[in-house]
Amino acid sequence: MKNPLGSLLSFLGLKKKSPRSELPEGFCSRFSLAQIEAATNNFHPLSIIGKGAFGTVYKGTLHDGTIVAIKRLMSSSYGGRGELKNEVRLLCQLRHPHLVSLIGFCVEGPEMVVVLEYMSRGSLADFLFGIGKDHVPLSWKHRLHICIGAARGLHYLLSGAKHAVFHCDIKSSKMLLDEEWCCKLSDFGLSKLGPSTMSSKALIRMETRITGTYGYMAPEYAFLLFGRPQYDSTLPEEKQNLLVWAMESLREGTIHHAIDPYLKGRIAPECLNKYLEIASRCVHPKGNERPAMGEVEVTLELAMELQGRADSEMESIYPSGEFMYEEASFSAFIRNFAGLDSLYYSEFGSGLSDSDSNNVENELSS
Ligand SMILES: Nc1ncnc2c1ncn2[C@@H]1O[C@H](COP(=O)(O)OP(=O)(O)OP(=O)(O)O)[C@@H](O)[C@H]1O
Repeated sequence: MKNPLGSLLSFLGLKKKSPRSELPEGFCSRFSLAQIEAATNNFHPLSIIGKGAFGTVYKGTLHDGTIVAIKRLMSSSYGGRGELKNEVRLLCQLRHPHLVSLIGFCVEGPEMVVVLEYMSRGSLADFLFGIGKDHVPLSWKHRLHICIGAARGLHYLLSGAKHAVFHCDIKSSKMLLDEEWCCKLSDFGLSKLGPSTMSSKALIRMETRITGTYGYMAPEYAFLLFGRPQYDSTLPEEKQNLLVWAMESLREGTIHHAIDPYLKGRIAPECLNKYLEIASRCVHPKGNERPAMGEVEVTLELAMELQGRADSEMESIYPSGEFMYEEASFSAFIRNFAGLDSLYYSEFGSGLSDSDSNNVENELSS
């Protein structure tokens, strides 16, 4: 039986580490290779549920019947070993309903394996781009529910844990869905810890600078509404970059043509206004003009409430449930916002000026 205090001390770097204590036993289970092989039927190809750059993911069943996802590092992946260890070290300290839970790990000889909570509906990317076996178009409410879950997970990472955690690789393939369509963030191999206290403005600037992502997961919000990837080279040039095209369509009042056809007539105008308002603020070219993650979360929840209220009103008029919403006329805020020079949005840089970057450096070193 491991001593949890010893594990905690060595994990925090306060105790000399032996090679075996490189990973934080005591915070999660350490499995033997035999247990992992038994769980995956010897890594049977039929147990494979996905593949990433660093290895293969299997569906497995532990001896107590728990169904889990088992991520096995490819033996040739040296960089992946560091990432998987980073993921274990970070995930074992984080617990939240919108983060995929770490169950344990196995390090034996060349084998390195991470055991994670199983997310039965796979990734959001699988769904949006029709990769999943049982692909069905997602309803607007499901999509909003997913956005809210992702926003809650990110909000927790940035301000709910002792140190801010910068995921650094947020995209739809890292957003996994459980049976109830609850969205949980996964894959913390590239994540970085920030200082323990940071203002929300500094967090926004830091997130942008460290991750290089443009407006948190704004492209993912756009995916959900438009049902297409951020870049699509098969489309005419003016439509290839989703954010540029969306801003242009908003400015010209033609956004309804850009929305995923499956969603046409199903989004209440007041809900769409709220959603576009927050999504467009998230992609503001200046990092310090973007909303804090808490505000994103609350605004998406409000959008969901507006949709719910509008649906109830419509259902009282059309009990059969067969109704279509009129096209939204957009609020002055959105029209003005989209009126910004859309060329801004073709520059997917950090959005930080030199003085912004210096401020962030100062904040981190203080
Ligand atoms: N916990 C899980 N539950 C269910 N399926 C999972 C789980 N983790 C990963 N998967 C599946 O395995 C696939 C590969 O996951 P993985 O994290 O290895 O790579 P990725 O995020 O798709 O890509 P990369 O790591 O190369 O950027 C995912 O897209 C998903 O379909």
